[in-house]
Amino acid sequence: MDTDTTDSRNAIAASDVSLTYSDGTEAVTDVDLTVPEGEFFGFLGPNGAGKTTTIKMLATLLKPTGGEIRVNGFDVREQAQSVRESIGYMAQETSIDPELTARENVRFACEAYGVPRSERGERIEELLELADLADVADKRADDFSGGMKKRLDAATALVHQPPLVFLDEPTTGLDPKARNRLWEYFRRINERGTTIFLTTQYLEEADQLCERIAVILDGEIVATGSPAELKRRVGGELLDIEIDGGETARERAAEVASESGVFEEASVEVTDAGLTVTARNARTNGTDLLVALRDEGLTVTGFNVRAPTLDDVFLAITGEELEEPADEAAADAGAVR
Ligand SMILES: Nc1ncnc2c1ncn2[C@@H]1O[C@H](COP(=O)(O)OP(=O)(O)OP(=O)(O)O)[C@@H](O)[C@H]1O
Repeated sequence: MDTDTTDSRNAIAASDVSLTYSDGTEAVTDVDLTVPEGEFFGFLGPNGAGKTTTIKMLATLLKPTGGEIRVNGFDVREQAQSVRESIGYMAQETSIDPELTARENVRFACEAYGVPRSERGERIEELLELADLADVADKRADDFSGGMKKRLDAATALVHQPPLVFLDEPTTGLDPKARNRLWEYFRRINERGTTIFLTTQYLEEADQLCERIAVILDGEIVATGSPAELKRRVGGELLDIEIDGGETARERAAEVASESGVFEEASVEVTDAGLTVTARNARTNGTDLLVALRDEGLTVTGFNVRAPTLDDVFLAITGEELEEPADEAAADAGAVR
């Protein structure tokens, strides 16, 4: 297998990548992505932003209509087979067989990926252990909770020990507890040296797990950086103020905040409860604003200063809030645990 040594330290190097579906939908436009080996990388965006289309191009399941992609040093068009052998891919829909036990599912994946017979036994036990499924290894996957099925699915994607694994929205629909266990599992995989490319609609997931994040919106990457860098771009801390007296009072309060001169370069937004001021000196000068509001005859019923979250980042970048999918705790009903 020929690899391009210039890309040998990048698990993914994609430039100017586009994909237009046959019906004319421009799903991905001019995407540039570089993911170094060993990184836990997050690809964040709302429904229909282009996450799955991108991951499928990286995993050779879709051919880009423009641009260049190298994965583990291999060209996705010219060396698709080598790319496939060097990656794991966990799709949104699980690929496990519910009629088989956890151990049988992993064994089946070992056979499908051509893991040498002599290595299978040890590999299967190691993966079941890693996925925290060793004590239910001989139970049918059909009886598993949504989270357990996802952990098993991820285990089957790892049987050939790929240096890079793609996880496409692995925790969508899981309750917070199941999501947490899956996060632990992904961390363990990454700590063993596996590069992870994860797509998610959950800001908190990206924040908790990823060293670096790219935000995709309408097929274009609109921001890239570590969670901390992206938060710094919001430009300071946030002061949430609750105001009594309805919309008129809230809008008047926002005017006072904008015109008061209390903050340098503040951005002021009217919220359902009052207003949010984003400013570098929000913490130190916040009380001056409270005094100015009181002098205007406005009633402040509460206030809080906080560091920006990725929600604030998303709002600042896109002008809209990221609507996260609802949890489906029911997915875990009737589970083994
Ligand atoms: N086979 C297809 N043919 C035509 N358009 C498609 C096809 N698959 C996806 N699209 C469109 O391409 C765009 C990107 O879809 P994609 O599935 O990549 O987004 P996504 O970010 O993964 O969304 P989700 O979170 O819903 O999985 C959307 O407008 C979608 O409707």
